Amino acid sequence: MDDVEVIITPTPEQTGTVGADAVEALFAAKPDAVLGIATGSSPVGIYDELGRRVTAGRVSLAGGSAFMLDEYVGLPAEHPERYRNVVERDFVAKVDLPTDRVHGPDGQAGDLAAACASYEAAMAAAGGVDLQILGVGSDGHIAFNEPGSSLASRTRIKTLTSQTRRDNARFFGDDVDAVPRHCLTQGIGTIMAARQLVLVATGRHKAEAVHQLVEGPISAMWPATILQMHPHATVVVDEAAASRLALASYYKETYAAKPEWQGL
Ligand SMILES: N[C@@H]1[C@@H](O)[C@H](O)[C@@H](COP(=O)(O)O)O[C@@H]1O
Repeated sequence: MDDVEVIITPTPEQTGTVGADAVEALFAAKPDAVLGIATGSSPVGIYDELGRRVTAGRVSLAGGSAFMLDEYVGLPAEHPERYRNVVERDFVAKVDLPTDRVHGPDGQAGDLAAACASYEAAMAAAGGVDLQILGVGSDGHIAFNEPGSSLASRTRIKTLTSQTRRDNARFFGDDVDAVPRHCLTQGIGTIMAARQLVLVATGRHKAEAVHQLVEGPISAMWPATILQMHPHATVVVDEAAASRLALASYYKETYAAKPEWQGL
């Protein structure tokens, strides 16, 4: 595929359909696929649609496994916003992928550096991620790789920016002080090692990040711009998130004329 493929959907809901199509195609070709899963509101439409398709018997993830992108440091095991628990609610509960085959970095480990290294080793032992689902932060971060992150980074501890902590305060009763300061996150190099990337963004607050990601210069200041270097990356956005794209009409024409054989 080489070029970042941009798919602009008329409604935010349709981003979920397109994302689910990509996951369905993967599991049809490879029933034991390794799926990379993201938290946040953006991928929820994909998980909902996958849930409907699993219930309808159209796709099964039962033979697969999953790796999470990131995790807060220090949240207690039962905390509802611990990403492992979010993934349980938003994804695992809806599909047929066994919960014991969902892996995440251990944000409660005594030795956080060792937890990051063993997470990288677990991903490698599983054969690497086949398809990574991604969201994007309003500042262009992917996973928790904040602006300034090394474009070659691997799983490590990061300090969250105040922008991200403010963005995520809505999950913590609007109390920014309740949002952890640190996280463990797959690095940008880790994410780039996945064989396929599908990034979803909806809403006007993502428009600048989407513009930079697709059309800006590759820069650590907008970490998502690294997707321009990935051989198989698809960016699925609604009209609002696409509103700052200079070449929006071209992407629409390209998608409308997309050859059937190309797939996603
Ligand atoms: N670590 C997550 C990211 O993986 C996610 O992409 C981002 C955007 O979240 P949302 O999709 O809710 O806008 O939020 C968090 O910071």
